[in-house]
Amino acid sequence: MAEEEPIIKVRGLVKAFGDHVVHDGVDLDVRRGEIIGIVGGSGTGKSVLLHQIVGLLKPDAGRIEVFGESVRDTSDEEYRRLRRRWGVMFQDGALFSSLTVRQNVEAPMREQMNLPDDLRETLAGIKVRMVGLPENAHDKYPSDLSGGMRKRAGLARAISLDPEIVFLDEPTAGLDPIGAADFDTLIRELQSALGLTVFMVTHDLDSLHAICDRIAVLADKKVLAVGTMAEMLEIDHPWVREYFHGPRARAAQGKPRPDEVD
Ligand SMILES: Nc1ncnc2c1ncn2[C@@H]1O[C@H](COP(=O)(O)OP(=O)(O)OP(=O)(O)O)[C@@H](O)[C@H]1O
Repeated sequence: MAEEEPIIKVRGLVKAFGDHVVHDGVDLDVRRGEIIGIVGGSGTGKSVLLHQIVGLLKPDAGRIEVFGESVRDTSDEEYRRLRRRWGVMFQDGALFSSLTVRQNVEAPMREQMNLPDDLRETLAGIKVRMVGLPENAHDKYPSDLSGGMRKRAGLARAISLDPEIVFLDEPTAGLDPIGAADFDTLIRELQSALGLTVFMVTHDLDSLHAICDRIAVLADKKVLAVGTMAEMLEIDHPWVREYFHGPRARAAQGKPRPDEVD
């Protein structure tokens, strides 16, 4: 059987800021329904790659297709249609501080859908419940929430339009290990329940072990390798070796995956 077209296809991506070249020939395929973790040293351009894929930054050269369509060479109307099919959770949650959690989740719906107020509120409430936030959090402002709850609110907003792809920029950064593990479990559960594809920039080795189907390594301005954790352990490259074989990696290897826990 022919292999399914990748849901995200990046070819020959080049991106520089002034004379600082961040990407020089990045290629990447993301498969529908997978959780792919994007790793790499600090400043290797993981967030810049995410921002280019979702059309917030313009590449200098190369091509990016999502759902088989170019993100760049397209009309505003077509880009808006594409954008409705993915959700993004930025590094700090990027919630509107003047809106409550539910209003934050309603914001993309207001922008993109023409719904009666009560239906929109009900739908937003469902999303907030789906990410495990308690009833009393719905009408709170972001500043009244813990870091973990803010992340959940950011995730609720990312899924507000029933996307096919969710982009997560360091979702577990800043969480304590238990909070991070809970968040990993939530991502896996939502991915499986909603059939999502998850593109996740992360530094978190526990997340890579626990929930990622494949890992892509950014190094030397390119995607150096893509594969399973077992495949990463075989790669002979200084950064990859240090990252995947270091003491933190050994600690992460000993932990069970969420689907292995009763
Ligand atoms: N708008 C911008 N203008 C100039 N330089 C930028 C801009 N955005 C990113 N950069 C630079 O591009 C490089 C890659 O940034 P990026 O944030 O993608 O790294 P990263 O791999 O996500 O790093 P980290 O793991 O530290 O978050 C960095 O050197 C950063 O300073």
